[in-house]
Amino acid sequence: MSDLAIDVRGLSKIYGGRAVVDKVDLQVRRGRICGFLGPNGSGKTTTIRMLCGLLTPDAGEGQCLGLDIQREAAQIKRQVGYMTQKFGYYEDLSIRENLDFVGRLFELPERRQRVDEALQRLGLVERQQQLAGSLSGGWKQRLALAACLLHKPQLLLLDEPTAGVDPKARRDFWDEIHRLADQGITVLVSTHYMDEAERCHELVYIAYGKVLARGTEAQIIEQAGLHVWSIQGPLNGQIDALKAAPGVLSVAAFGNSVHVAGQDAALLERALAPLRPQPGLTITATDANLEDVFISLIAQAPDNFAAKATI
Ligand SMILES: Nc1ncnc2c1ncn2[C@@H]1O[C@H](COP(=O)(O)OP(=O)(O)OP(=O)(O)O)[C@@H](O)[C@H]1O
Repeated sequence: MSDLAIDVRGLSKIYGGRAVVDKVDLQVRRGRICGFLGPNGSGKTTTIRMLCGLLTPDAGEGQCLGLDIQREAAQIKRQVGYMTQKFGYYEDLSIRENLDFVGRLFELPERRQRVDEALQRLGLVERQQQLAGSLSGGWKQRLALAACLLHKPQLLLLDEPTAGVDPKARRDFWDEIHRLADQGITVLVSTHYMDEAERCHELVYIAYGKVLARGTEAQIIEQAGLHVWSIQGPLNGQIDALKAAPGVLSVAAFGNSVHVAGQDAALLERALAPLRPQPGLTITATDANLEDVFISLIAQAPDNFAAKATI
């Protein structure tokens, strides 16, 4: 059996003549947590839906859990756990009834026992009779995770599972994800949160349908080759000029400071030169973080909106 839970090459999907997923290669080893990042509309959901057998790729080949993504989509669907971006359970059924319904869909043996285990695992026992529609975001998310674990999948595909969930619930969720990975379950999880990206073993960054970076957090930061300056003090009205300056790839506020990043040290210096003599400003070199890198990558990526697909 392959060491890779996900192993696909050249995965593509075309809508309206435009490649919204464009020759994506993705490999994730079993038991790893891979963060899937990228701006809105970059193709994360479409990729995930092709991986779990819900959408047929227009091009590409490979396997999920050793099953062929083109020919064995039906088996893949039964073996992966897919958590959709939008809450997809019946609001007028209780937590237990929803889980029981999912158990029936999967034709699970010992359904009652599986539901009991899932309730226990996700801390839902006390709320099992509560209607799903009356749950807060964090509890809905737990129900959704419990439901996609019910059939004991070896691969979890989680699409922005923590969107709109409070920090404590997000932390609990990530603790659970790590417990699952420790048991050998592979997780591909899309997120817009940088703190969640830092909790992943490896990351893939996609924009306009193309993978722009992959690796561990440290590798991605190193590959980007960014120089970053941190500016503290009043920058009244000068942010736009900085953003427009040649060589500046990213300008982003972090607490009381503003990070200015670029790959060309000389051009960056030229952009910062007018600020250096200004009183009240402190400008210091700093290390790049993931957000600096991602904003810089998107600044350099060509928009595919007008482009017609060439597959
Ligand atoms: N069924 C469809 N028909 C036409 N275009 C689609 C369809 N589904 C997705 N798209 C387009 O494909 C692109 C990628 O969408 P997708 O939902 O995969 O992005 P995403 O990275 O998941 O975005 P977000 O972070 O906002 O969830 C978008 O431009 C979207 O409008």
